[in-house]
Amino acid sequence: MSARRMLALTREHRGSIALSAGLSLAGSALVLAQPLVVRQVIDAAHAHAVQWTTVGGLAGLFAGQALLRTVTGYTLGRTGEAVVFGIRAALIGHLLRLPVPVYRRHRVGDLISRAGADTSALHTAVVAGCSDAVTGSLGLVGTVVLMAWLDTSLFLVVMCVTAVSAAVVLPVLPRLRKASGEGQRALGAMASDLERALSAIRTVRASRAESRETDRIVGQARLAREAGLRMIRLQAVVVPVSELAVQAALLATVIVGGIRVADGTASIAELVAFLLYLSYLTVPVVALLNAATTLQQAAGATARLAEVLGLPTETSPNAPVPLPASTAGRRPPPPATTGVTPVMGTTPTTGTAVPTAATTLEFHDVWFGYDPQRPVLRGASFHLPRQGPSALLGHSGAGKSTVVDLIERFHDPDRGRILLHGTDIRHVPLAEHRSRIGLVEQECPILYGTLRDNLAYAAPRTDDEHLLRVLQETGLGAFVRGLPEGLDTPIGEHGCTLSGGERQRIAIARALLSRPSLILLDEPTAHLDAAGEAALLRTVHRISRHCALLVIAHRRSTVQGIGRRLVLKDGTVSTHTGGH
Ligand SMILES: Nc1ncnc2c1ncn2[C@@H]1O[C@H](COP(=O)(O)OP(=O)(O)OP(=O)(O)O)[C@@H](O)[C@H]1O
Repeated sequence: MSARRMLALTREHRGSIALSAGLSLAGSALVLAQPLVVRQVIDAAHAHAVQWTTVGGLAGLFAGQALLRTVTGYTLGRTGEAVVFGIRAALIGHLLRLPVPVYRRHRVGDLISRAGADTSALHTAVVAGCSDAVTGSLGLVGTVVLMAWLDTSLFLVVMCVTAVSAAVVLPVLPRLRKASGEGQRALGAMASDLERALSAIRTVRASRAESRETDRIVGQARLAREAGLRMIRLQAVVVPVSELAVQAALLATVIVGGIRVADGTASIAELVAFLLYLSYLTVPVVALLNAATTLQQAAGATARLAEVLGLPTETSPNAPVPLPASTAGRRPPPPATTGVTPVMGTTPTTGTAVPTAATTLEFHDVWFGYDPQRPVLRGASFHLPRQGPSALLGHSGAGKSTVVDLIERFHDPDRGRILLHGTDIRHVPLAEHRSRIGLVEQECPILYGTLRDNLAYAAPRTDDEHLLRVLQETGLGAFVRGLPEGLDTPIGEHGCTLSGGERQRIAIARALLSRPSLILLDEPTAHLDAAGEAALLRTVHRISRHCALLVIAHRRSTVQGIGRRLVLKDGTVSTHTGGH
C-alpha cells in the first residue's frame, strides 16, 4: 500500500518524466552519432579531401549536445523537485492524520526525522540519482550497441575487462543500502532523543542530567557517523574500481586495435571511432554507478517513508460516514422534561443513561480497554444536560481522560454507544463531530505564534469583536490590554512567556471561540492557586450558561458548586445530583 502510494505520487509527474527521458534520449543520440561522423572526417582527411559540411555537422552535434544537456539537466531537476515535494506534502498530511494511539507508539522525533532527513535523502536520489540513471542507461545501451557493431572482437575484449570490475562492484551495493538504512535509523533516534530532552529541559536541568542526555544523544550521532563512514569506505572502492576498469579496457583496446590496424584488418578511422566510444562509455558507466550508490542509499530512507505512508490514517475528517439503516437519522426526541435530571439529593444512579430532550451527550453501556483483556470502562452509562456544568470525578487512573478521548473519538468504544445530540458519534464525520466540542487539555498546549493565532486556532475566521468578547468572558480582558502588541503579541514556544493560569484561560477562550455545544475541561485548576481556582470556577459557571460543560477533576475543590457529579469507579459511572 505504502510503496504503491509512493509510486502513485510519482505517476502524477509522468509527463515531466517522459519529457526528461525524451530529452536524455535525444542528447544520447547526438553523443552516439559523433564518433561515426569523426570516422568520416578522418577517412576524408586520409584521402586529402576534407569535407567542410561534415566538419560543420560535427560542430553542430557538439553544440546541440551542450544545449540538450542544459535543458535536460533543468527538466530532470525540476521533475525531481516536484516528485519530492509531492512525497513531502503527502507525508506531512499523513503524519498529522494518524490515529492518536499511533503517536504513543512512535517517537515524535523519529517521525519528524522521516519528514526531514529521509525526504532529503530521497531528494538527492531523485534529483541526482534518477538523472544519472536515465542518462547512464540510455548512453550505455547506445554505446554498447554501436561498439559491438563497429568492431565485435574489440567489443568482446572490453566486455571481459568490464565483467571483472562488475564482479567487484556489484556485491558492494547491498552493503551500501544496509549502511544507509542504519544511518537514517540512527538519525531518527538522535532526533527523538533530542526532542525528549528539549521538551523536558527543566526536568533535565533540575536532575543535573545534561551530561547523561548529551552522551545518549551523541551516542546516536556516533552511530550515524559510523554508518556514514561505512558508506564512504564502500564508495571509495566503487569509484576507483570502475575507473580502473575503463583504463584497463582502453589499454587492451589500444594494444589489440593497434595490432589489427597493423595487419590491415581494421582502419585507423575505425579504431579512433571505437576509442571515442570507449571514452564515452566512462560517462554512462560512472553515471550508472553513481546512480546505483545514490539509489541504494535512498532505498533505506524510502523504506522508512513507505512505512509511515503505510500506516492507516484516521477516517478522512471530512468524509461523510453512511449511517447504518438501524441508526440512520436522529433518534426521535424523548418526551420533553423540565431540563436537568431531577435532583435526587446525593443518591447515586448507576448503569443507565437517562436521555432527555435536553441531553447533549449520552454514554450507553460503554466498554473500552487499551488492552481489551483489561477494560478501563466496563459498561459506563451517563448523560449530560444541554446546559450547565457537570463534574467527572474519580481516583487517578480511574479512566477520566479515557472518557474525554472517547468523546473526542481519539478511540472508539469496544462495545456500547456514545451519542451527541442523539446521534451515534461514529456516524458523524470526524471534523463535524469535533467542531461541536471544545477541548481544554490538562497541559493547555500553547502553539508558537501570536496570542491571536492561539485563540483563533479552532476558528480562524473569528472576528475581533467576538474574540474580545470571549476574552472578557474568560477574564483575559485586562491581560490583553496590558500586552505591548495586544492580540498580536508573540507568546513564545510552548507559551513559556505565560503563567499557568493565563495558559489555562487562553485554552478555555480558544475552546469557546468555535462556539461548541459541549466543552471538556480536563483538570482545569491544576496550575492555579486558591484565588485563581475561584476565579476560574466563576468563569466555568458563566460559560456553562451557553453550553454543556464537563469538568474533569481529581480534587473535590475543583468542582465546588457543581451540583451534578459523575463518579467513575471500577469502570462504571454513578450520577449524583444536587450535592455540593
Ligand atoms: N495509551 C494508553 N495505553 C495503555 N494504557 C493506558 C493508556 N492511557 C491510559 N492507560 C491506562 O488506562 C487507565 C486509565 O487512564 P486515564 O488516563 O484515563 O485515567 P485518569 O482517571 O485520567 O487518570 P489521572 O487522573 O491520573 O489523569 C490507567 O490504568 C492507565 O494506565
